[in-house]
Amino acid sequence: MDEILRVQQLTKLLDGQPIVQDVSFVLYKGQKMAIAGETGSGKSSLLKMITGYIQPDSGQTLFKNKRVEGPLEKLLPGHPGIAYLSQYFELRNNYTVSEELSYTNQLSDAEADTIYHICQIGHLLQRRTNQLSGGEKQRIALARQLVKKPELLVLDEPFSNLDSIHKNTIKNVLHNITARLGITTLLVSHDAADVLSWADELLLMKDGKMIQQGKPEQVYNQPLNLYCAGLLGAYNLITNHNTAFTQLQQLNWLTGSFILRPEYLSLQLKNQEFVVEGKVAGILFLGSHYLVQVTVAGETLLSYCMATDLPAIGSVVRAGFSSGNIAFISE
Ligand SMILES: Nc1ncnc2c1ncn2[C@@H]1O[C@H](COP(=O)(O)OP(=O)(O)OP(=O)(O)O)[C@@H](O)[C@H]1O
Repeated sequence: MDEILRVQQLTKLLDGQPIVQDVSFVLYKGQKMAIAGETGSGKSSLLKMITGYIQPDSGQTLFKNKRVEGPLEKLLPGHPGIAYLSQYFELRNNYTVSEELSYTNQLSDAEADTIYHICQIGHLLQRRTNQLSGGEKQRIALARQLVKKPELLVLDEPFSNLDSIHKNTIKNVLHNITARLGITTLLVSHDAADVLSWADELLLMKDGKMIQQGKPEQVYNQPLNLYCAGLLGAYNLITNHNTAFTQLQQLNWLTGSFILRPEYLSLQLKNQEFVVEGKVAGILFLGSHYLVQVTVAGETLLSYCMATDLPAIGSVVRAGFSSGNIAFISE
């Protein structure tokens, strides 16, 4: 695979304290990479350094083997070939969408039509920029970046403030940008759940540091610690001191803490290695499935259930799991 971006030990200080610290990774041509992390973990600052909008205090970014210059080194910040869409983009007022796009367009009519089709904005071209919904504005701002013919698209929180229908539309648009246009994409999101289905590589940040990198499935199933586990969804934490499991003699091999995702704690017992008995204390409706809270020896365990398998509140159930589905974590 061809390398397009190499981030090397990027660091940014604010009042002497690092807000981004020693971040390094490589992005390959055609990749869909997502960076997720809690609010304030340094994601936006990292993106701005990568795209040349803020000056790193140390480290550098190589785009196609050439160093990206910071705003202190050139008149107009930014880097040709990299299109950056900020979380706080603005469209110019009192222009039609078509006029707004023609301002940055470097494509033939046919190529531009393809972008409008992919971004699902063909029907909006004659509208004024103040006559658009948030989701429509988002897709137009994205098209405005794409008509610059970038090789790398960098997006800050493209899903924020969108309802689930518009989120899915944007996810489709982003998928097609890679599949049909071959543009490499790097995006950040505070909600990792939003990028699990889209990204082919996921990086997690905390306190300015990159703490885990891998395929979304791998990071979801084998999170490094509780922070990484929690960013990607609900979990049960099982420790030596967890009274729910002290009755399990087989768990003597347990030397550390591990997590078990609720979908792997099954109330439909089929060949699970470890089984405990408990009482259903609560049931939460989550749309496609339910979250069942099972009390075992004073501890609450979480299990996902489909509507067809739902136990009654107060009923006694047996909950089981297999060692292949647990993930040991560092504290
Ligand atoms: N211009 C600034 N002035 C003061 N503090 C800043 C500035 N920019 C960022 N920070 C601080 O740097 C840290 C990282 O901010 P950053 O916006 O990069 O995080 P983030 O992960 O993108 O957050 P969010 O998900 O809320 O956008 C935060 O503690 C923030 O308060």
